Amino acid sequence: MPIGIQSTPASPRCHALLPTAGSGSRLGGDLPKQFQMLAGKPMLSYALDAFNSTPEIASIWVGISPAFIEDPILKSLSSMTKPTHFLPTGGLTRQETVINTLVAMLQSAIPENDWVLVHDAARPGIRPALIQKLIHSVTVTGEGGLLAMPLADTLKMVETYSPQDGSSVRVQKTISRDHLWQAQTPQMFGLQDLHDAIKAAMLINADMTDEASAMELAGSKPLLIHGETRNFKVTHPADWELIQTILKTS
Ligand SMILES: Nc1ccn([C@@H]2O[C@H](COP(=O)(O)OP(=O)(O)OP(=O)(O)O)[C@@H](O)[C@H]2O)c(=O)n1
Ligand SMILES: C[C@](O)(CO)[C@H](O)COP(=O)(O)O
Repeated sequence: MPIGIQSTPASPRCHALLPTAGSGSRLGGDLPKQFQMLAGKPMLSYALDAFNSTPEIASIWVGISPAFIEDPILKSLSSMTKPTHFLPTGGLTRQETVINTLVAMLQSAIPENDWVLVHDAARPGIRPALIQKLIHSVTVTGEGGLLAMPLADTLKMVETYSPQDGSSVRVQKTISRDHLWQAQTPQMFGLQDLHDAIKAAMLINADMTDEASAMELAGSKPLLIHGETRNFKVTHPADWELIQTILKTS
């Protein structure tokens, strides 16, 4: 390169990763919940459409169970204008789906310092403005982060736990809710950093129910960015009714 001319490294881009290989057993139904029709389209379409409509997102990667990769339902999803990859990277757990999909992204030559936003297909209430708020906060600081909500209810630790018989559940103690937030998604981290953190956490069988927990184990302190109530995870039948009403009226 001639003296005096310096190449400027391209700024890291943002990519969405949607783990979409769950079975939806708590919701029930003939199909996994992400493929069931919710207010006129499959639940997965809402998250896909939100990322597709977010200008900062360069590409979308969807981790599907191998059993569903040829399913016509995937072809029926709304047309995407961004590069969107449906991959048979679904695993037995959410974190397996995430790590398999991260590996596929790295193998596809996505630069290792690009950002990845991992978002549950089971959170159809996500909106482009909220995705942009997370991207803005994370890129300004250069640190990874996630959407989350401060807890509003009083928390009880129970001394007996018998889900079949609620009457036998008693309070052991009340836990202060100060400093307690509920994690939502998207969760946004550097691609290679997140890959390495999840691999390391898996090696020690760490209890890891989200991406941030893997990054915390690796020594990071992810930023918390205020999410929205409507971005809850659709888990039980009552959640389905609630999100259906919200989506029909917004
Ligand atoms: N092996 C798995 C398990 C979950 N997920 C995804 O992770 C997100 C959050 O999972 P959750 O809804 O809690 O799990 P499900 O397995 O779908 O539901 P359940 O636990 O009720 O069976 C969902 O987008 C789900 O598809 C995944 O990609 N791979
Ligand atoms: C990632 C997550 O949505 C953050 O709240 C949540 O932990 C996923 O829960 P799961 O039931 O373990 O899939």
